[in-house]
Amino acid sequence: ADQVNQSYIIENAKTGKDWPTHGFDYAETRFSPLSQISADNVENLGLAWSYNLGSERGVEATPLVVDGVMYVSASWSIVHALDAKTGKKLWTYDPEVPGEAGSRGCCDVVNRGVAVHYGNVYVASYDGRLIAIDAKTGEKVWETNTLPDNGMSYTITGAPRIVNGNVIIGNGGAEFGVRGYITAYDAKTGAQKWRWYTVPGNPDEPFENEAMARAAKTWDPSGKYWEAGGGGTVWDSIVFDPDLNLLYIGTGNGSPWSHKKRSPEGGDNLYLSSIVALNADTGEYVWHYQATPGDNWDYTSTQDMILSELTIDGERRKVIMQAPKNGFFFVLDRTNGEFISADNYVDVNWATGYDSNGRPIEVPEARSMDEPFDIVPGPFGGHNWHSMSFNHQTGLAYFPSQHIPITMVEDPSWESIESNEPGQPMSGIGWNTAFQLNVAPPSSKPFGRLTAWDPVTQQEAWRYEHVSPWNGGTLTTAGDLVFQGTADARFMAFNAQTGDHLWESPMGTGVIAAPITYEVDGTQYVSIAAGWGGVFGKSQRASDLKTAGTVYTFVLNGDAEMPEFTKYQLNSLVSGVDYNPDFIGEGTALYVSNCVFCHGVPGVDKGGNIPNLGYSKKSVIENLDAFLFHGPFVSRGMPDFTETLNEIDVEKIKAFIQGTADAIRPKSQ
Ligand SMILES: O=C(O)c1cc(C(=O)O)c2c(n1)C(=O)C(=O)c1cc(C(=O)O)[nH]c1-2
Ligand SMILES: [Ca+2]
Repeated sequence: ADQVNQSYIIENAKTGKDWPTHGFDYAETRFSPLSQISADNVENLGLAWSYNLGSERGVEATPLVVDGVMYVSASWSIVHALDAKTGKKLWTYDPEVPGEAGSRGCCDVVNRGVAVHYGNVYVASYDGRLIAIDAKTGEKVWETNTLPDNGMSYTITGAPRIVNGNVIIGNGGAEFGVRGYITAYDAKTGAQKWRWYTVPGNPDEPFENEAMARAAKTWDPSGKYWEAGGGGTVWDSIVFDPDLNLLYIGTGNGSPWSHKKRSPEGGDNLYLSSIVALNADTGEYVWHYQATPGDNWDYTSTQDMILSELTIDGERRKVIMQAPKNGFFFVLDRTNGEFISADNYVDVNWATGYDSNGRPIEVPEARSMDEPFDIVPGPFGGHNWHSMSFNHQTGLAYFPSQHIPITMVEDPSWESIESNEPGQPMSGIGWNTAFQLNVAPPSSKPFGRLTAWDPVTQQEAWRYEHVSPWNGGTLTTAGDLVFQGTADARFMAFNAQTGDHLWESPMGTGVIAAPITYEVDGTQYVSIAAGWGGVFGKSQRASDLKTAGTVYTFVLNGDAEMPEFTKYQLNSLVSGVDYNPDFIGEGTALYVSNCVFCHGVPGVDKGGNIPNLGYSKKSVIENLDAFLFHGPFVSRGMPDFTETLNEIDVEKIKAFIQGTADAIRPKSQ
């Protein structure tokens, strides 16, 4: 890895031998020119080796491969270096993220991968540290804390990128009242070079720069937006254009989600849900495009961005493409941020389209503060972080699209930003869901599909319907192939032009990460890091398999044996716990604000990586206090409720769990 630098990454894009950066090349196309494995012979693909990552939570990493060595991260930000030909372990590096940090993030203790530069491997840990590791030995070279010392719930799940000798990293936490920013650190020393905030701070203090002063005019100060952080976290996509020396960042949702609670008098709330172009050396603002003005639904624009050149109306344009959560596919001119086109890639009900200035034409009901609204796409997004690829040979972008129904209802108990203690993580997001308030459940239907999208015509070229939402990211190759793992534990290959399903292999769990391909000693390999999880996988699943996180690597005519797969054990509904039926109402509210996000709805959801309490053993529910107060799972990411719940609260939660199980148990049981 000693020789990996900017020109190495640019040269490698021509051969495809290595996979040296998150999205394969600087344009983040995830298109490999390798063609030894092709639509004609992919049916002969077999396992070359597998490697047990030893993790039980979500695996979201795109592995990197340089000179026959693979660097891949698993949950809890643990990095593994493997021989890419044999799967033999070279070293592992564990940043020892404290278990308590697990409950500081919204969406599982995941990590989307590492960066490699001049002999170092860089990982950002869940608890907010950026760490340089010696690529040969796995020893730490330097470490720096990227978080402010204000106790706010920042976490890092994204992969760092290396740009002009700096390591670039953002963070997450917009569900907890943080102010988003992105920082550049010297790759050699870890010294901070620049930091750019995505949303304005307190207007009584000087703004950091002109861009913040302009942004502040789009926020209503009567909402005291800065006390709830504002949000706009850069928790995933960061792309660099070496020719224009621009760094493109995707920004996240508002904090709190509810627009009226942040900005009672309205306003676009820059730079939420936007693509922002920064000067790559200084971090100065250059241009922005806001896909969802006044975000109200967790419509992040943090999804993958891909750079390419497209011929549009007879003109060759340098474009940036993105399919953010809000359901529309965007094509922009990346030299200046000019809006070229947008069309919906899934059904949407919050807007009917975009006008020629690139503003959404909204449906007013979507912002109702009185009526519940079954928002489509839901807050999980029409497309989430799962990686998109773009094949210039077919002219198509490939990404997992989906719908996960959620009806949103105003949260009347979330009165004002002032009611949140300053400096404390925000409690709640300003909305409830239908389940929480006993209103009609959403009528929209869930789905998950692989979408092949033509960005020039803004039309779907083909689709493949999966059995569930929350499928893996994609890889496309010059062999006319698209590879994707699925929620129901398969790894599949499709014809890139037609969408014909050509090959598949079973996996030991549902897959959410994206595959890669590389070449060692003249042989092409395809690799995928499988491990069910992420925000949807915490409480739900589409497969009965729960094998530990595993890297599977395939080769033509490979005949290695699959590791043994393990299954979830689903007990029967809990029964016989004594409870006071008068407690069920208050127990519902307590369960909803403290438990539902990870454990799901008792007896309704099956449980994902985190057990559904409706299927617990009787003794577990009877002794719930032992799990809630200084419990055994704090070291595995479960919050300690000692400060937030009392003994009576626990009795109420028990009543809700047992009461719900009793209510849904079939009469015969
Ligand atoms: O607003 C944020 O700061 C933030 C952070 C993250 C994250 O860091 O993983 C996610 C989200 N939001 C989010 O909205 C979301 O749907 C999501 C899914 C996942 C995941 O890894 O499965 N992370 C996140
Ligand atoms: Ca979010």
